[in-house]
Amino acid sequence: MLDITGTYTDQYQLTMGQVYFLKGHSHHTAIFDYFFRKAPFNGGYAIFAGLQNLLETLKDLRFNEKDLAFLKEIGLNAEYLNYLKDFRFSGKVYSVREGEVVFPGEPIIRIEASIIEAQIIETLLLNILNFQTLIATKASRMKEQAKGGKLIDFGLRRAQGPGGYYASRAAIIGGFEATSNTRAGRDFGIPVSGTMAHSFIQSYEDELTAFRDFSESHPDNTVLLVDTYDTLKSGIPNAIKVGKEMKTRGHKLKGIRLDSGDLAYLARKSREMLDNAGLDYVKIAASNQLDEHLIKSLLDQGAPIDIFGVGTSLVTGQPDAALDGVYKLAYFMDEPRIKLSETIAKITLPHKKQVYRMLDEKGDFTGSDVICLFDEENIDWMIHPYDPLKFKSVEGQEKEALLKPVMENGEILSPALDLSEIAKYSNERLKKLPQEYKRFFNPHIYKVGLSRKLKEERDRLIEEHKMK
Ligand SMILES: Nc1ncnc2c1ncn2[C@@H]1O[C@H](COP(=O)(O)OP(=O)(O)OP(=O)(O)O)[C@@H](O)[C@H]1O
Ligand SMILES: O=P(O)(O)OC[C@H]1O[C@H](OP(=O)(O)OP(=O)(O)O)[C@H](O)[C@@H]1O
Ligand SMILES: O=C(O)c1cccnc1
Repeated sequence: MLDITGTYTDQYQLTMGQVYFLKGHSHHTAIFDYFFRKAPFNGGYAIFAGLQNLLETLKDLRFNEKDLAFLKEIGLNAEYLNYLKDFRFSGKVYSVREGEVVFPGEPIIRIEASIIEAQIIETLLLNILNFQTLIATKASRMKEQAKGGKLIDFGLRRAQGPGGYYASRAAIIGGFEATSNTRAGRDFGIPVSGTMAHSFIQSYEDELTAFRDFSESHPDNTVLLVDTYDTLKSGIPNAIKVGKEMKTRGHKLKGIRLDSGDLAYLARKSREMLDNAGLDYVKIAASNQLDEHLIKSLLDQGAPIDIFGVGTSLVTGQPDAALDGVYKLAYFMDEPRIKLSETIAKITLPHKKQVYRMLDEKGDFTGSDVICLFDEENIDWMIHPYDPLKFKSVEGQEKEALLKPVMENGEILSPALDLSEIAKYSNERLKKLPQEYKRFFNPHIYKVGLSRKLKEERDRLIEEHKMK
């Protein structure tokens, strides 16, 4: 895998860093927020993923000799390179929990560090979090549609290069149960799973012998691919023969996989044939360019599919390709900072902030998150970020702070959670989100608003800058 060192960044972070360093600003504390502006896939939410990888990367981030030699070659200043030689990320990170359900516009991570450190890490932070959050969200959308069906990641071969490695991790956070990606299984403790390829069957003179040999070699883990020649005339009848033979040897055929044709029709027919042969325990897996829409459609058609194998659409985040997550300066040298824009939605939120999620009496989400100053106590109103006529009272409501400290002095504060624990947390949180926000088409818009104080501060700064 690509080793993430100091040069895993955009050149401009390093050139800006040189100016901070040479002008003596580099030690001043800056606060940056990570947030995204639009929920992917026209959905109503995103699943935050990648935090653990980010923290591990920050902890070990160094400029090695190769980095320094290259940076010298591209003309960076010798004294600055000397500083980079001893570079460590020594800042604080506040974050929403990995697996959390998050919404557009709210800070998901707050970085407090010297401006030079905070600047240098921007690109890798966005690179890690935008991708894994996109894929975890895609996975979660499929999980919502699969209605208890098992989802397996088949995507490594279709991924944008090594991105597939982290996609497999993010898929688990979003609700997939296993991966065919053996390296991701090794490194992230993901259950690995798989069936067989057409080439295996083609390499034999006949399908039946291929099925037999496989079942003898993997008696507890045989899923037969039945569409190489003719699913209903050859694949399923041969699978039934092998299933019965396995039974006489005290083993159970685990499943069959459909990979072409009308998957709903073939699943129904296959189920019928397997049940009639006394093999009702054999699972039906399906694959072939599946996504959340096709999974929904197949289940709406009554297809008795137990397992969905998904590759391309999962690991490439089709059709969105990227999450638009950004990293914006909110505070520097004891002053709130703002970025103005002609597009009101692109004006940034100044100050060190906190995000509260409003809860009902059962602890479920009410559909409102409030962004406020980090030490604000009595939050009475939440106001639409761009439409001051839209506001509502949140006084006295139960609320939960989402941004918690996860790194201090560049050290990770808590031991890493197992991926399965992160996935479990994500699933529990998604259950607290009312159904209308998870709706497939035109989901209800979850409200992310500003506290009165934060809004006043933002408006004050806008005014101040306009008067300059
Ligand atoms: N019942 C169904 N309802 C909706 N979509 C389906 C159904 N069955 C299959 N599909 C989807 O339709 C697409 C299948 O396309 P197509 O028929 O071109 O390919 P194929 O079945 O792989 O054919 P081939 O035999 O050439 O391999 C896949 O994305 C598949 O998941
Ligand atoms: O369609 P996706 O969602 O991307 O899922 C992965 C696909 O990859 C495999 O096909 P491939 O033709 O590569 O190999 P095979 O011989 O194993 O079917 C598998 O059979 C799926 O159809
Ligand atoms: O195990 C499988 O069936 C598999 C793995 C990767 C891609 N397609 C299928």
